[in-house]
Amino acid sequence: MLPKINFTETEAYKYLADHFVDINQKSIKDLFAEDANRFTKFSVFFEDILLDYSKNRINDETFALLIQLARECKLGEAIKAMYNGDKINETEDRSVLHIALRNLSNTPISVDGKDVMPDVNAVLAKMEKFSNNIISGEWKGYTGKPITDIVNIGIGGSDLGPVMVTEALKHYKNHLNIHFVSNIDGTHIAETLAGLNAETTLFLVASKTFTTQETMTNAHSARTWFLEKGGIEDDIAKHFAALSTNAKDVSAFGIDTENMFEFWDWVGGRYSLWSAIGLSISLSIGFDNFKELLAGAHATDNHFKTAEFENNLPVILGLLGVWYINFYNAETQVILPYDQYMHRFAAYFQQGDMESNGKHVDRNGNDVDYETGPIIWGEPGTNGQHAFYQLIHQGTRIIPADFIAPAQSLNPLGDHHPILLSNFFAQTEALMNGKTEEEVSSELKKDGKTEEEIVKLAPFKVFEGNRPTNSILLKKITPYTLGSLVALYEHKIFVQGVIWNIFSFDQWGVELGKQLAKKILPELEGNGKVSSHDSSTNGLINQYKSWR
Ligand SMILES: O=P(O)(O)OC[C@H]1O[C@H](O)[C@H](O)[C@@H](O)[C@@H]1O
Repeated sequence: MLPKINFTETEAYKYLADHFVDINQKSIKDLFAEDANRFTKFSVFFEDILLDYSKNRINDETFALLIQLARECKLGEAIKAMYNGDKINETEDRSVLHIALRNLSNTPISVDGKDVMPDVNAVLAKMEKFSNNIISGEWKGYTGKPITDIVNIGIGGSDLGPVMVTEALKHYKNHLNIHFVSNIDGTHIAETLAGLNAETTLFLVASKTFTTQETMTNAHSARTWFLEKGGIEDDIAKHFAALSTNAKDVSAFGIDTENMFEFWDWVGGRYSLWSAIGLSISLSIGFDNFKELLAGAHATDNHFKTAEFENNLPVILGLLGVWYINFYNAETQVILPYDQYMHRFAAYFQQGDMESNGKHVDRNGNDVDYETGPIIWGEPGTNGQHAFYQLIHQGTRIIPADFIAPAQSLNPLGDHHPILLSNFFAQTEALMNGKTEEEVSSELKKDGKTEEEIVKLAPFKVFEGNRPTNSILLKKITPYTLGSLVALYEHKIFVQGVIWNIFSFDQWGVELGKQLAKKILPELEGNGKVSSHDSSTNGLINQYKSWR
């Protein structure tokens, strides 16, 4: 079981609260001026990943106190509990073992006294065989043609992970075309199917529960399309596979359980890309590359489990987040990958982080009196620079930012990559140093402005600076390094959940809307006026009925 400690009652928290008042007098720029070793001190390597966290509002004392906070909150025990297979997802009475899915060391991991590794390995072997058969063209569709297009039908964790990874690793992809359908809006599946040939299309119905309304509706529409296009019931086995924990509903849908790739209730949806849910990844980049992804994540898992907190990347990132959220009242965390392939990375961790730590009740069942999960957002650089960076530089809010970039481009074209990275480095420098009134005035003077013009313009051109950033520099985006990076962010979420004393692995907050939608759906039938809700909901439903 997880320790249940209110972090605001720890010694470290009290010291941090006092220390906050002191350190807040200084800017990050001052802290650099005070300490020539700052970069060496506040940066850490993990294999081919460098985390530079020196451009933060911290000094030695802050860092030591944050580490003390982690110790007082018994983070070490919590990590052990997860790796041991303890049922740390207490509200669902489940273990949390995405680490087992990538446990390539194959050390036994038990749930209810049973080692899960043989089952994990069996599914991986099945995925390997299946991927090889599809990619090689050995697997034939109902008219004897090889598969050319894969359509993954899933939503949330059964969509975002595979989308993010197949995009991030597009450079490594083979000839198969991979499509993703998630939205219940008929447009999504209609637009996807429009260009496809049923004879050469394989559908992966990806759903942990196999009951999710969006996915099941889309899957039924795909089935109808397939049958309309000339396939018959008996051909479904060649064109539909299921990725699920629910064998009963998979066969009720008409998918041969031979074509079912299983996973287990100890895999959270938003942590499932490493499981059978990753089949679209394995099909897109080949099983060997998928295994590399797992290997990279496994390396991070070992790092998280064994590295001292002081050198432990997920611990450091997690604690820095707590520092800003709980002491500086930062409301959001922006993730800025300077890599076009990683364009869905922030969206992926929007679910990963916000669904995990968006909770206001602690592990004792009490309302918390502190902030928990931040709002996660972001877009790839440099696009963001020309859109929303204005607010990060000169807005009223503090927005901690993670900058991520590979040192080596997968498309080394002319000067593109040095230009891209010069922007990365410049932005973190600008956010830290800002621009003083003096600097602004002398620039304006050089531009030939009059004294009067300078006085008028200067306030708008000043940058306060002192805006915190983490820089994550990777040698290169490979399946391995991406796996490591994703696992790093996953464990960061875990660290914060432990400090905040919340349950990070349930998601009750998504249920209410689903329940109400089920109640409203039958009310949308017929033209009768609806009056069972508040006046706003009634008004909207009735207007919809009159306009449709
Ligand atoms: O994989 P499924 O069971 O279809 O679930 C898909 C998604 O929907 C749920 O509502 C949860 O919010 C997500 O955590 C989950 O990933």
